[in-house]
Amino acid sequence: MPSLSSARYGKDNVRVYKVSRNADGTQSVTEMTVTVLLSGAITTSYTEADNSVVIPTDTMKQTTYIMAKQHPVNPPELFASILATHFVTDFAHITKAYVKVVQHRWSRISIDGKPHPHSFLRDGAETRDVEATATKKSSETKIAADEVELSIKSAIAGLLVLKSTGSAFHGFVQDEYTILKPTNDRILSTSVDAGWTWNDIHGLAGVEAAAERGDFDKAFQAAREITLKTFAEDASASVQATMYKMAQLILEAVKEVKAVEYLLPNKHYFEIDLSWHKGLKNTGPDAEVYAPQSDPNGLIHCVVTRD
Ligand SMILES: O=c1[nH]c(=O)c2[nH]c(=O)[nH]c2[nH]1
Repeated sequence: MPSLSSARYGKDNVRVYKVSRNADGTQSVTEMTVTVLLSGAITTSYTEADNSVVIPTDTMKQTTYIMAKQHPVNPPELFASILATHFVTDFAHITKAYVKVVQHRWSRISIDGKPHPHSFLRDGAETRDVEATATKKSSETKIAADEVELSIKSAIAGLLVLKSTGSAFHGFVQDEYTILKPTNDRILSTSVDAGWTWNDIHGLAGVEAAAERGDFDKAFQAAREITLKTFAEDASASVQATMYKMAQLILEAVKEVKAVEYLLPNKHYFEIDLSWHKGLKNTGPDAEVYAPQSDPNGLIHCVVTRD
């Protein structure tokens, strides 16, 4: 007999924009894309066509809009926790709610050196991401918001960086399939995905307190600054070695997180031999014109945790 071994469902790509009209006449904006996935006592909706346990995914979208209207959307860790907690507290049969918030950049435009009160630009594809999972221990019960276990992961995604020197790669395994030449000087480029997992938080009140202290925003700034500074300043021996340094520094700087994860594509730039044209020198120390590669790319991953 086959059986349903895992099931969750929800709404993906819910796009939400919220403006806040500040007392000083300026406006601030937040744009995000939200995912909601629910699990719990929903098996019969799959196995017996029983829709009595199905909260429509349309309702999840409407709930997202209403929560965005009634609650702060910043920091995204708080909004994701509010939304996830709602689903496990309002519905007895929902035991786990996963909410992902992807916050898109809208940076204030400066005109003649002055920040404009209500105009913004998309200065990069980088996003600030949060995944919040709200869990209650037993199913089929209604519980209060302060009984919900919240696990939160924050991240920077799609931060595209390049350094034109200061990166080497040598000493690697050589076998009969190896053509790659060791190098002391190469281009290093990657699109940074960096995530940090917070210590588990018991109840929404804990998330609210952390938000109030500015913990989430401070961690994001620290992770971004550490990533950029280490990328720029490290005499890189490899993507692996550089990303490990970044992760260690974030763990040192942000005491409330228990793990840091990096996923870095190695975006290759190939030298081009142009000697066929009048003996032009364009390799090794003479390399100036390169061919950026869109694929394939290296893909390097690590998770670093505290002892
Ligand atoms: O930093 C690197 N790590 C690798 O594992 C690797 N493999 C490769 O071909 N180039 C690189 N660069």
